[in-house]
Amino acid sequence: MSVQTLTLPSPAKLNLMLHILGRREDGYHELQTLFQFLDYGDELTFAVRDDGVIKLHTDFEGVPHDSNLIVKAAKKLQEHSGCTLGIDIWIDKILPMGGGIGGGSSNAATTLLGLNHLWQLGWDDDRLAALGLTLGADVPVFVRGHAAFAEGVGEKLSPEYPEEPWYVVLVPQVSVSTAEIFSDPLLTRNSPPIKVRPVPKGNSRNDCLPVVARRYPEVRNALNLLGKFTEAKLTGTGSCVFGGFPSKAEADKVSALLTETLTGFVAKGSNVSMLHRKLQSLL
Ligand SMILES: C[C@](O)(CO)[C@H](O)COP(=O)(O)OP(=O)(O)OC[C@H]1O[C@@H](n2ccc(N)nc2=O)[C@H](O)[C@@H]1O
Ligand SMILES: Nc1ncnc2c1ncn2[C@@H]1O[C@H](COP(=O)(O)OP(=O)(O)OP(=O)(O)O)[C@@H](O)[C@H]1O
Repeated sequence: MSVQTLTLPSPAKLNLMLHILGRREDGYHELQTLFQFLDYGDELTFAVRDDGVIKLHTDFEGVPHDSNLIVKAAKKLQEHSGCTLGIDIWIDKILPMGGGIGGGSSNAATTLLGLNHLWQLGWDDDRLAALGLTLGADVPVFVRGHAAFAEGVGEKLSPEYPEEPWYVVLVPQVSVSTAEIFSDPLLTRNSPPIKVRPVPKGNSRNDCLPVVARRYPEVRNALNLLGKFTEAKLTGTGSCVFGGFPSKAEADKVSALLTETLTGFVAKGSNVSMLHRKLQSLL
């Protein structure tokens, strides 16, 4: 008998560095970025239905059902595969939206991989990643599930093996619009391309940081506070700010001090996504 229900993790990501090399004719930006996953994220539960209906049962504030990336991913996969089955979906959402830790993209990728499994489509990662890219620039890395150096608009991926520290992640209570940051005239768009791998030390900056810090005092504050303990960085276009520590004990200590006034969490960096570890265990 085939499996009819499945619960899968949907991890967050960090951009350990992010350089903007230029702007394309279509307005999208050429980037170089290093992605790593966190062992921290949402959890999605799927149950197959035989009437072809796709239904997300969890409400999202401010996101209509059909605009949710989970529903969009499921519909696209159904359409492109010609599958006649449907799906009921529930999510335990803990990742902040607009935090630069990729929650929406990760949810879309977990949906693609979960449904590929439950609907027994047999699609390979290349095909799922290509479909994922039509949903968002960050979806492919979540589909592939390995820490990666990304180029292009984020879709050209090569596996990387950065250290896996414990991170303190601060979540300033502001939602940063990615489109807004990328259209800021003050954004630096001329970083020289890095041509050697792994990324040489001294390249950990995020070119979005000056623009985000200028616009959002809450992000500035988080960077200043975490910066007293370690190098404090911005992930994606923010708002989340993070810093690495060699042990959980040290990360917990700093987190306890900072989360008296700020929201945040501690999580381990991981080069293999917890989604893929779970899927492996099912085989
Ligand atoms: C900055 C990153 O977070 C790095 O991980 C991502 O590249 C952003 O990925 P995302 O949130 O999935 O972004 P998308 O939904 O594809 O794009 C949102 C908006 O950001 C701008 N955008 C995004 C990616 C990119 N390489 N150049 C851009 O200029 C575009 O205006 C786009 O309309
Ligand atoms: N399942 C979903 N989870 C989160 N956001 C979603 C989802 N579906 C649609 N969205 C929309 O996408 C927007 C961006 O959400 P997301 O959590 O991916 O941002 P982010 O963490 O800044 O991502 P990124 O790092 O990829 O820019 C949200 O503000 C919301 O309107």
